[in-house]
Amino acid sequence: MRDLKEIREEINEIDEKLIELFKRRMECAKDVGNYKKANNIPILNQDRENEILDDVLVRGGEYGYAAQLLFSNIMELSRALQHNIVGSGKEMKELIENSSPNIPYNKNTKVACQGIAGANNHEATLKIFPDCEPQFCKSFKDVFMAIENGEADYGVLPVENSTAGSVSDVYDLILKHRFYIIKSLDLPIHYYLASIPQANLEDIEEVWSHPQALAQCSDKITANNYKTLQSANTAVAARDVANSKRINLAAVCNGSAVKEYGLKVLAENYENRSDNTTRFIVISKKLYIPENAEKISLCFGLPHVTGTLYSVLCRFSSLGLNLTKIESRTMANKPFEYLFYLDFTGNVKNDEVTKLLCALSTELPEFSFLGNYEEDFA
Ligand SMILES: C=C(O[C@@H]1C=C(C(=O)O)C=C[C@H]1O)C(=O)O
Repeated sequence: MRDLKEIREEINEIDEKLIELFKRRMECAKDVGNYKKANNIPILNQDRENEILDDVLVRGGEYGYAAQLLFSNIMELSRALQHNIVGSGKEMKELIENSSPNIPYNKNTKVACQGIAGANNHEATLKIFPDCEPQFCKSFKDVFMAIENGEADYGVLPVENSTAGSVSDVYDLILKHRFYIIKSLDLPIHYYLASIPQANLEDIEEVWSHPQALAQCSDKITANNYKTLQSANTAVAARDVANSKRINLAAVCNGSAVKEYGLKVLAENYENRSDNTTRFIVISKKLYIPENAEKISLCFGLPHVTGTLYSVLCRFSSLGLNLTKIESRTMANKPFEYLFYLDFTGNVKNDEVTKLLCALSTELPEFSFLGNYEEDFA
């Protein structure tokens, strides 16, 4: 067996050559970039890349697939360099440069949220925009429509719960409308089991609430064998239980709904997990990027090329930006074709990040930059 020190010396020698060859290849890519700029030729040439990858697979022998992975990354970097030279994604750059850092707000600002008084959405809205009179909408879709029609300046929406997971309907609407996300808030959510004042815990047979709340409280609901019924939201459940006058009925709702609809608390902290938290976002037609923005959201479709998602993720991680969320949703009318929604840590004030977004905006189908915003914790 060879001595470790000796093997490492050989590796060092090889690496020295590899880095020189890599630099030479990047210089060629630079020349190609200048040629493409002068002749107005697109950066990506998929046929040429496929040819190289096919060749590498064969030549790589037992390391063929590993060699393909290496080369697809090298070509990704080569294209990134060329995008820089050509100045791709001008619109993206202008969009970011023209965004304002301050989110305008006073008590007449129109903020839309789904539900009725006392719903979690209402609570989140008041935390983000204190003193506002929310415009209550029937559905999440109506919140998006209110922004679309200019009836509201901002919309507050739940996107994810720590126990029950993503609110998929909201992600579908984000991908459809592509408004900007300008803020997020993580709100701890605690639930009560609440009934009309005449009822007692032993009387309860049936529980009403929003499906997300029923999922977040599923442990106790299942243990008690309660029948469940889905409501439009937790506050609607509270209101309907109050109006029903039935003593065998309870709602799973928050403290504001208990007060709002004069219910009696039968049990507190009804959620499965004491750290139950829901993440809300604020959407807007106009882009605002606060100075201390720390989260970047974007979405795109994937071209039918092996490894694209992987190479996109690599590009972010090479800048030290971490992926914190990924959602894939099927495209409308295109079964088994997906749109991806992603969150990364980072701020577009970093020039390299803007360059990356500019490059991706020209390379990926259906690409949208959805925002760069602060994450608040209540
Ligand atoms: C360098 C070029 O641009 C891109 C990058 C490639 C590479 O790094 O080998 C190949 C094809 C193009 O997608 C080129 O067109 O040759």
